[in-house]
Amino acid sequence: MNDLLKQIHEEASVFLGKGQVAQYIPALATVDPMQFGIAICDANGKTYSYGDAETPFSIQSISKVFSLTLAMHMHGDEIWHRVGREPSGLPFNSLVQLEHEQGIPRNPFINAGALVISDMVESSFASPELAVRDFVRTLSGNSEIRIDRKIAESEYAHRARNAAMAYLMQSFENFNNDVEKVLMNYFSTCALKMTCVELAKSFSYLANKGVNITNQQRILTERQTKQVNALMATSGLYDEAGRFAFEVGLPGKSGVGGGIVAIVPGVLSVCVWSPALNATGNSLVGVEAMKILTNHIDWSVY
Ligand SMILES: NC(=O)CC[C@H](N)C(=O)O
Repeated sequence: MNDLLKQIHEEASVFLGKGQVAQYIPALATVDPMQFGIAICDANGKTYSYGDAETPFSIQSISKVFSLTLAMHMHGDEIWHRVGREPSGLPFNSLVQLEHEQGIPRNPFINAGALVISDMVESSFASPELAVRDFVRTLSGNSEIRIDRKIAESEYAHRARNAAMAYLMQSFENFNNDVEKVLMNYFSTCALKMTCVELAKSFSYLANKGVNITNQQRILTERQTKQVNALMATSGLYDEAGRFAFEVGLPGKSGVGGGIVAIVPGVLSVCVWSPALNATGNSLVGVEAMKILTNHIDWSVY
């Protein structure tokens, strides 16, 4: 496995220097784009890694999977009255569908959907951002994981688009809590900093029928696990989800910090990170590395 990761790293490194680090969050715009790490957590909980796999980075939208998991715990199938399960085919921060569809976002992974999920998490916990932080601490086994306040505040200061979505949903009565409070908590969970190794470990429950491989804790039921993986496969990479399914063939979730996590059910969870993004806001090197990985080994859910 170590040789395989080294080979993938070498092959995908030719794409380093292409793409652009996220500019719309000023605190992310200064990250060194040449970093690149990869980590795998296998079915026995053993981890393998190569490159910058122990460098913490801003997980951004990867956090939407953790928030969704917590909301599924607390609210069960009720969630699906307030958010859909269809791919949007549009950029993650698009507003256009939201008015047409009466304030019901297409899925939990576009920003509007994640904001509704954050609103649900807000209703369930006294300190929602700490609930998500503590959840990833348990999942990864690292009690030092923290929120980068500078990044969260930088995003809050530039919140106009996300605020517009949240207020629009409030106007359709699909928002229960104070919008500004939910926005701050949403940005704080996006600003969690984790490494590739920690993310590969944290996602092991999605590769293991809902049970965290490291501590054998049940996180989701088998049915819910299947549902989260299906949503990741159809919507995890926004308007690149179709191409990712076609070329990689795994459920995946990306973030504008440059991380991508993917699941091979029953086999492993993998995380790649390289900060420069392609035009759809997904890690350019990360997508290439996932393609190389699945070309080397015939892993696909299709
Ligand atoms: N795709 C992403 O990672 C987007 C998350 C980012 N926090 C935002 O709301 O814009």
